[in-house]
Amino acid sequence: MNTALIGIIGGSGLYQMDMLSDAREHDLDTPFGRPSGIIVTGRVHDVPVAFLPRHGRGHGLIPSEVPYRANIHALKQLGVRYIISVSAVGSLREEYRPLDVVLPDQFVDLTRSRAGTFFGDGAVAHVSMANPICAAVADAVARAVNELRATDDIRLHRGGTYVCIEGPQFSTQAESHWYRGMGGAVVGMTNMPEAKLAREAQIAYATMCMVTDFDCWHPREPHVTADMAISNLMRNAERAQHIVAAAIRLIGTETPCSIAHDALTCALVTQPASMAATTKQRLALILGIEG
Ligand SMILES: CSC[C@H]1O[C@H](OP(=O)(O)O)[C@H](O)[C@@H]1O
Ligand SMILES: Nc1ncnc2[nH]cnc12
Repeated sequence: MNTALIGIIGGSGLYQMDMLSDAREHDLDTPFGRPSGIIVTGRVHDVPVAFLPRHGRGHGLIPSEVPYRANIHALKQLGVRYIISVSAVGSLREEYRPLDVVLPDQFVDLTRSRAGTFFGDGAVAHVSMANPICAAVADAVARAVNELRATDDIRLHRGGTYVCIEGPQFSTQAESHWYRGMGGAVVGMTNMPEAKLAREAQIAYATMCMVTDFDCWHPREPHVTADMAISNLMRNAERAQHIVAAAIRLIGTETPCSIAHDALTCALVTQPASMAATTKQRLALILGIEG
C-alpha cells in the first residue's frame, strides 16, 4: 500500500496536522499489535504523508506504553520511507532555550522496559545505529527552518545528543547533572526505541525537538512540570507544523537516498530460509519477503 511517502509522528502537543488535504483515516493492525491510534493520510504540498500522534489523540499513553513497533510497522504498511518525529524535550544546555528547535544527531538510550526490536523468535539481525539520524531528512528540516526565518524568528540548533529516559517521572537533579556530564544536549522519553525500529524497518528517521524547559539542572530556571512542557509546546505547535510542511515539500521533491534504506543489507544474520514460517510471516514486510 504505497499511500504515503513521509510519516509524521506527532509528540506532546501535536495531535493533528491542520495542513493535510484529502485526509483519510486508517485503523490499522500489525503483527506487533495496534498503533497508538488512527493514522491520517493525506497530502501536504501535494506530497503523500501519514500522520500519527505518538501518545494517541487524547494523549492517553505514557512513553512506556507507546506501541513503538506497531507504530513503525503501520507507517511501513502505508509505504512510508521517511519519518519526521516531533518531540518536546528538556534542555541540558544553557544556550538551548524554551521554544528553540533542536535537531539532534545522536541518542543515548536509558530506557528499560520497551520492546526494542522487530527481531527475535529465530530471526537475528543487528543494524548499525552509529549514525541514527538521517542527515538528509534533518537537512530538509533545517532548510525549512531557514526558509521560515524570513517571517519568524526561529532559533535552531543542529546536532547534539538526545538522552532518552524511561519516564514517566521527570529526572532527579542528580540524573539531570549526569546527562549533562555525559554530553547530553536534550532529554526526552520517546525517541528510543522509535529511532532503532525505524532503522530496522529501513525508514530514514530524523527528530525535530522543541525545547519546552530546562529540566531541573539549571540554578536559576524553574524545574520542569508537565504543564510547563505542554504549554510551551502549544505555543510552538503552529510553528512546528509550518516547519514540518516545508520539510515535507523539500523531501517530497528530492526523495533523498539514505543509509537507512539499506540498513538490513549487512545486518541480517539468519537467512529467511532458516526462519520458522510464523517468524517469516511476522517479519515479511520488514524483510521485504513473501509471508
Ligand atoms: C508532557 S512533557 C513529557 C512528555 O513529552 C515528551 O513526549 P514527546 O516526545 O512525545 O513529545 C516527553 O518525551 C514525554 O513523553
Ligand atoms: N525535562 C524533560 N524530561 C523528559 N522529557 C521531557 N519532555 C519535555 N521536557 C522533558
